[in-house]
Amino acid sequence: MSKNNELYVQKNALCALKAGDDGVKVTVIGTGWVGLTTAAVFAFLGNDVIGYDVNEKLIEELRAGRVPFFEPHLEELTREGLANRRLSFTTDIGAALSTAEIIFLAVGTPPAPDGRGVEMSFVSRAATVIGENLRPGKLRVVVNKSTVPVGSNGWVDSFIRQGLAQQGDAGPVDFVVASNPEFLREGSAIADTLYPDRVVIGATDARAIEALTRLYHPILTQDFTPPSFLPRPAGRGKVPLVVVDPVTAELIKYAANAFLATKISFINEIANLCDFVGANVKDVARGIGLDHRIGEAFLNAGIGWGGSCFPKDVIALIREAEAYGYEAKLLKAAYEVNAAQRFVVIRKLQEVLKTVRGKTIGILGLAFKPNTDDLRGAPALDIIRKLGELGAIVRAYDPVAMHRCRAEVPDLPASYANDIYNLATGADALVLVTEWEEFTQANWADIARLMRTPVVIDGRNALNKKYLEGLGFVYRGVGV
Ligand SMILES: NC(=O)c1ccc[n+]([C@@H]2O[C@H](COP(=O)([O-])OP(=O)(O)OC[C@H]3O[C@@H](n4cnc5c(N)ncnc54)[C@H](O)[C@@H]3O)[C@@H](O)[C@H]2O)c1
Ligand SMILES: O=c1ccn([C@@H]2O[C@H](COP(=O)(O)OP(=O)(O)O[C@H]3O[C@H](CO)[C@@H](O)[C@H](O)[C@H]3O)[C@@H](O)[C@H]2O)c(=O)[nH]1
Repeated sequence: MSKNNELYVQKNALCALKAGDDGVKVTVIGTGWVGLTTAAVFAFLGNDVIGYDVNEKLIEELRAGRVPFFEPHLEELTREGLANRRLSFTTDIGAALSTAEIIFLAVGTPPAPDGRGVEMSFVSRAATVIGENLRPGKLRVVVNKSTVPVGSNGWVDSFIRQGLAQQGDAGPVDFVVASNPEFLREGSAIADTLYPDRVVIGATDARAIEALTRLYHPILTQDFTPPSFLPRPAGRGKVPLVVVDPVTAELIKYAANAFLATKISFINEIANLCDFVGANVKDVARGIGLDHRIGEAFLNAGIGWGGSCFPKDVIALIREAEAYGYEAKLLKAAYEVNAAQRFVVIRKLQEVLKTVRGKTIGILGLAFKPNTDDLRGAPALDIIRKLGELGAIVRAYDPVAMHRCRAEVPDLPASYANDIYNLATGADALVLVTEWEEFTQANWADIARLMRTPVVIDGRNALNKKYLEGLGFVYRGVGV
């Protein structure tokens, strides 16, 4: 779509489509991190939202107002939606689709088992089931929010058609597929959804663009009363709407993640260099980040990126390029730098302790970042396994992720502590892996007294080096 067309659509859509009091009838397929956040936020904004998932236990929990993963404020918002009947959950696809005007697809797209591509079976299954259950009637806009390889929009369309074909002669079903990539971060999912930097719509059909613009109207104009627990950030104005074709929207999502991941790998490379030359990477990051062309965000050096998205999405983009015979050299380098970076803390432990064999090492944090219990791609898991291989006695503590870790990674060579002080007791060294506030705000004087030797390796450069050294700690950060 040309820029002029884009502006035309935006202007008209925003003027004409202020959401009515009735709101929009929305169905969300897949109620994990993205789907549930989407459902709860659109219900909060006055729409009627049904969340559908194949996981019966999850739906049972959600119906009872319990969110079985840790995401700040999501449970509160879910309960509010249930209480005012704007939000409901079902495992019955027919019921989920019967009134829907907009159907979001928010199922997982994890790495394929061979590690070489994207596992698309959840998307294809969901799209087929939608086709099998759509009935003739008003237009349905099927919106893909899952992160998918470029071209998947047409692919989703074809699976819906396959599903429709299964119905036999059910009459004409009017639907259109659009792309609406999601940029929320775990740990701040609600805030990122209510106050996004932009909304991207990938569609060529004007009806789909209209419907989505209507739904997003309160967010685009910031015309809603913020929830009491999440005030609107100061200075937050209107949110830009980017309307593009579906292929471009799909690539925007991968490119955003790849850029951010590359930015972190870049600063980590500089941090490693800082360790050699004696410079301080925090000051370097500030010195370059103040240049508005660079920006200060995502320049925190340390053990690098993990999570459910960056690793899989960078690989997916590399593979996508390969499929076209193009070698994405920069992305490959960003990935390689990151893969090695998490083990920097082990090298530093070995420098200070000489060997880790037989030493008790306390791991501060298991989740891939603070404010989540998500362990997908978490550096802590690789670090713990490597320490185990090297003969260390590993103990770990995380404020919220231990329960999930016990269940999901039962073979992890680590025991668990009750809190940071328990973890410190008798330890030869602590390694900060996840910068939870509980760790940065802890009483480090007490911790020093509890440890066998007060050594701290700060994998996130989140602690106060001078202060800790004043307490007698041997402190090692990454490039500081
Ligand atoms: N987690 C994030 O921070 C984030 C942010 C932006 C985009 N994304 C993308 O959004 C998508 C979803 O990610 P997530 O983290 O929410 O995943 P998730 O694993 O937390 O949730 C996916 C849900 O889909 C359900 N599901 C699977 N197949 C289904 C089907 N056929 N019908 C109905 N439900 C089905 C699963 O039971 C699960 O509850 C992925 O493509 C991901 O890359 C994730
Ligand atoms: O300066 C930084 C910033 C982040 N990280 C690490 O990078 C990873 C990812 O962090 P973050 O981006 O905050 O979390 P995610 O929830 O994985 O969110 C990313 O992935 C999502 C899924 O695609 C996107 O929607 C978001 O926009 C994108 O930020 C984590 O391991 C962080 O510790 C750093 O090492 N240094």
